[in-house]
Amino acid sequence: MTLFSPTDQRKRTAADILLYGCKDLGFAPHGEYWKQIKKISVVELLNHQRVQSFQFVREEEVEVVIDKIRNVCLKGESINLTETLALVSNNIISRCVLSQKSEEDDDGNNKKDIISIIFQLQKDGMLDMDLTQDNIKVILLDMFLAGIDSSASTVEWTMAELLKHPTAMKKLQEEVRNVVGNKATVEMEDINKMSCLKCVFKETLRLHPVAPLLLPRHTSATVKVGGYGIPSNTTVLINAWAIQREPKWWEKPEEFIPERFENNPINFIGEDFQFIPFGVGRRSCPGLQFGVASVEYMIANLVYCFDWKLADGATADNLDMTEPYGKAVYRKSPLHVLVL
Ligand code: HEM
Repeated sequence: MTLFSPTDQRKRTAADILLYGCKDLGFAPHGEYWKQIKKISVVELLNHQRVQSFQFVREEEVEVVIDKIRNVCLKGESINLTETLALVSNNIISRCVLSQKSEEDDDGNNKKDIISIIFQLQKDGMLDMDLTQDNIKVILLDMFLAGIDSSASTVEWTMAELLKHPTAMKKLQEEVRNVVGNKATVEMEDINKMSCLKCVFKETLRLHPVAPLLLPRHTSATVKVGGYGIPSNTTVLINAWAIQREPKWWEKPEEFIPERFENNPINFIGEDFQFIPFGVGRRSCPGLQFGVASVEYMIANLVYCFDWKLADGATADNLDMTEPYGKAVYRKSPLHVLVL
């Protein structure tokens, strides 16, 4: 099976218009161009070091949102958490991609945004191919399209599950507050000491993978999968949502039980096929480290700084957890909350 190659004109018209002739990672046909832009994204733009270098953006944006929530809370009003999280995620990605000045901070760390990094790599002859303006635009566009809603929606589902499961919320808050001590906000190095946070994050991704059918694949030859013959030239969708709720692999699969990941080596890096919220194989998410860093940091700060309550008459028992049908799993109803 190879990557999806949108050779059928009917399938690619919208993507052609929106994505500069299918030049982005998601729609570019498998081949040398696709390999090169995937390599640039994974190795140069979203590698571990880069993700760390953007931590100050996460810190500043999370601080702004915490202040905003605190002010609303002082007025005794409820907060539309859906909107608030979309905004903070948008600000983080936008600043990392194209609005951070190229400068060094006091520790000598380079604070370059992703667009400056691309231009620098191109100027220094570090890329195996010359990128046109359209190539650059579409690489950046992918980060907005794939990076903003995925992170915001995962934090929102996490908060909804925690509000629905007060015992899990209490356990997580105790862990986070114990690790952080008396500091004003959570620091990045605190996060690695939070095993309960990691279990809650994984359990949310298991129940609410943002891309339930992943990206489409395309067979380049006839193959047999699970006893079924799939002809060559077939578009194949992988139902990650169903796999992650399959009773053969998951006990009580419909229930939110973060403890199932305690002392459990199953991870989301694409090696455990029963748990693939970031996809699997060559097409898997290049923004995994970026997404994990942002989502864990946001959740830790939200539960550290406030005690939460559902607003507008919603309770743990009647909170609407409907997932509307679509290519991405967002909540049907916005999440309205109060902070205490
Ligand atoms: C919690 C956060 C995130 C989740 C759960 C997530 C999940 C996914 C999934 C499931 C796919 C499809 C993988 C496949 O079909 O095998 C994907 C693709 C992609 N993601 Fe993410 N993602 C997240 C955050 C991000 C971020 C922050 C960025 C960029 C800054 C990003 C950039 C991309 C891109 C460019 C693709 C297309 C890759 C390709 O076609 O080769 N993602 N993501």
